[in-house]
Amino acid sequence: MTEPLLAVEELAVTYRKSWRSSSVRAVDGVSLGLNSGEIVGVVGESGSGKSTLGRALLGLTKSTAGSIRFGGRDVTHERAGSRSSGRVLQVVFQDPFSSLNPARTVGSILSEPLEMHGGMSADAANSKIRELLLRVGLPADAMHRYPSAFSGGQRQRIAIARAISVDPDLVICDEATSALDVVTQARMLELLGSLSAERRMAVLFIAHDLAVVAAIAHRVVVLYQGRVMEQGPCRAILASPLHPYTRALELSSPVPDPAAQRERRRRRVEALAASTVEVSQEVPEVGCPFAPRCPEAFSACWTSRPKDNAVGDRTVACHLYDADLAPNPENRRNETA
Ligand SMILES: Nc1ncnc2c1ncn2[C@@H]1O[C@H](COP(=O)(O)OP(=O)(O)OP(=O)(O)O)[C@@H](O)[C@H]1O
Repeated sequence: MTEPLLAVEELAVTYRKSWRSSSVRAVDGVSLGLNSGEIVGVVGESGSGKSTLGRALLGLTKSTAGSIRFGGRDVTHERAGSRSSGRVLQVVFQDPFSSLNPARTVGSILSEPLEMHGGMSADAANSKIRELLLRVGLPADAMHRYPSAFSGGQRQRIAIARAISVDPDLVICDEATSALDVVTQARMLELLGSLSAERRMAVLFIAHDLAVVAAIAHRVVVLYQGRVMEQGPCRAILASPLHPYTRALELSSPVPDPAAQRERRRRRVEALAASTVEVSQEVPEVGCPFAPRCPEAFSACWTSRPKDNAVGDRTVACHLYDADLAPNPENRRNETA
């Protein structure tokens, strides 16, 4: 079997604010793989570790354990900009207002990576910039204007043009569409999807809304407190989320119909009802981090860390799917059949 383009094994990132404060395990044993041309979504609530994971993959944040292999090479301890892998990694951040230098024209912003990576002549760079602008849906004369002349959606198109200018193998999009209105967001997802398909470019798409991720990703990784709760094909997870946390997350995506939205809110409250198990500690050190909010938690959830249980073509880190621990494994098997 060939190695995936990106192979992440048991990655951990721990932050320590000062020597006196306790540490935060922002990423806690995350494993995932990404093939060329594949779009993988990373989804989770605020604080679940999505951005830290993205930053660690980019070499902007130091990992404390585990490994990152990119293009067949171990890049775990290499910083951004000094990666020895011959493969190209680019990023699109959430805020197109701060990620584009306001003092430079769009042409100058786009020519920088071309000069750094490609060593192009000015003429060749100019025609490549025109081509890139047209590809992302902007007029060629946009190159003479400054970022302030564009709307949020147009600026994000410029950021995407900058990312794809060097023909990356992988683009990490960190909440790249979250600041945009629904219609602009949908257009941006469509653009990213078609760019990925035509260039065999892999995309790691980080977002907090499962429905947004589902609109673009082939597979999805659900994070909670730095751990992978569920991972598998996007369509299957959206149609029948198995982990109690994924179910609650699915109910957080807004729907247009107010009555349906009210009903989803009610079901979400139920899905996040506190555990009925009597416990002394708040967040279990050794058990499942979701146990305190999980209405289905049982004693094992507080005492042992769930393993990645294979359920069809996905994995679910929940004792309810562990044949040796679940109170009613037969019921679960019927539920997932
Ligand atoms: N530089 C830092 N120093 C200390 N703790 C940090 C730092 N950056 C993030 N954290 C903590 O790490 C955890 C994960 O944060 P992270 O920003 O990766 O989550 P996220 O899922 O991207 O959240 P959001 O969607 O709000 O951006 C949080 O508890 C956060 O408070």
